[in-house]
Amino acid sequence: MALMGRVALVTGGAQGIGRAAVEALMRSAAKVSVVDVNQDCGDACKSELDAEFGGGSCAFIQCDVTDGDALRADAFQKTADMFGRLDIVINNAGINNEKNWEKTIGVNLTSVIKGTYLGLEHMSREYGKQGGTIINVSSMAAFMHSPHQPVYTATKHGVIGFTRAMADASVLGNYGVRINVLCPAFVDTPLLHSVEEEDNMGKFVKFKEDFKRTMDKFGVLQPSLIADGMMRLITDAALNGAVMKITCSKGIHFHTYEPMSA
Ligand SMILES: NC(=O)c1ccc[n+]([C@@H]2O[C@H](COP(=O)([O-])OP(=O)(O)OC[C@H]3O[C@@H](n4cnc5c(N)ncnc54)[C@H](O)[C@@H]3O)[C@@H](O)[C@H]2O)c1
Ligand SMILES: CCCCC[C@H](O)CC\C=C/C=C/C=C/[C@@H](O)[C@@H](O)CCCC(=O)O
Repeated sequence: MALMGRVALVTGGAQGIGRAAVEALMRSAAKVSVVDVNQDCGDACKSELDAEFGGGSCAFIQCDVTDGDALRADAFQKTADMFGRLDIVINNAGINNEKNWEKTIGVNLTSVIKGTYLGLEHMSREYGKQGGTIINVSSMAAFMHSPHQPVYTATKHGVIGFTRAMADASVLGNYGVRINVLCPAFVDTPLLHSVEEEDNMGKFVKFKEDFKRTMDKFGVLQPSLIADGMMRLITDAALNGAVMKITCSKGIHFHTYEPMSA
């Protein structure tokens, strides 16, 4: 489905999974705002995308998603001002840092919550807007309870709980915004190499061989497959509150929950 005239904002869009999502969106003719803390990587990403797709279809906005004021004014408001609307938000920026675990909560969970609320301000009918869709990026770590990354795992559980609750709120409140969550297994991106580093893993770095054995067991996905999953969440109007998993063994599939009994 072509997304001609639609506008997307992707946090952590300069490399890895976010970058693959940006490219998939641009191939579908969407305009994209790449929001990332890394200035050099963002500048390089913008030059490459302009060369491939022509200028004017993407913008790079340098922004740390943990800075709430910058996220509101520099990322969301500037995107809406620049492109005239906002239809798709992908809260993807994430880090793996068990040493500075409070930062991990800030980037992986608090910023996803802020990004969702800002997305609603720009897209929800409750603010007089036209509707849209939000994807929050979690991880299979939320299902596998990775012993190498307890706080990372906790944030990814949180992203699923928050997203499912907000998806229900969107229905109850008639927001006109579909809100879904994506849980990839291991993906070949720079983040994956951070498991070698004490600076990232803290005391859990001593488990790095066990982490690598788990990776070998489950395999490593390519970012383009994760972007395919995101495009499905964006284009399938039936999906709200869905928990999409992407693994080597099962590909793109959905988690199912038992219905609540009284
Ligand atoms: N790579 C994996 O195996 C894997 C698996 C499951 C889920 N994920 C999740 O996917 C998402 C993307 O991960 P990735 O593997 O592409 O990582 P990555 O490190 O390759 O890319 C992350 C991007 O986010 C940016 N970023 C980091 N902190 C930021 C901040 N404070 N503000 C703005 N931008 C910031 C980085 O500069 C980078 O460009 C993360 O939420 C991650 O937890 C990754
Ligand atoms: C350094 C940080 C990199 C991030 C790491 C990921 O976020 C963590 C991914 C963790 C576990 C992945 C497990 C994958 C398992 C599957 O291949 C599969 O066998 C599980 C099947 C369960 C299901 O799909 O229902």
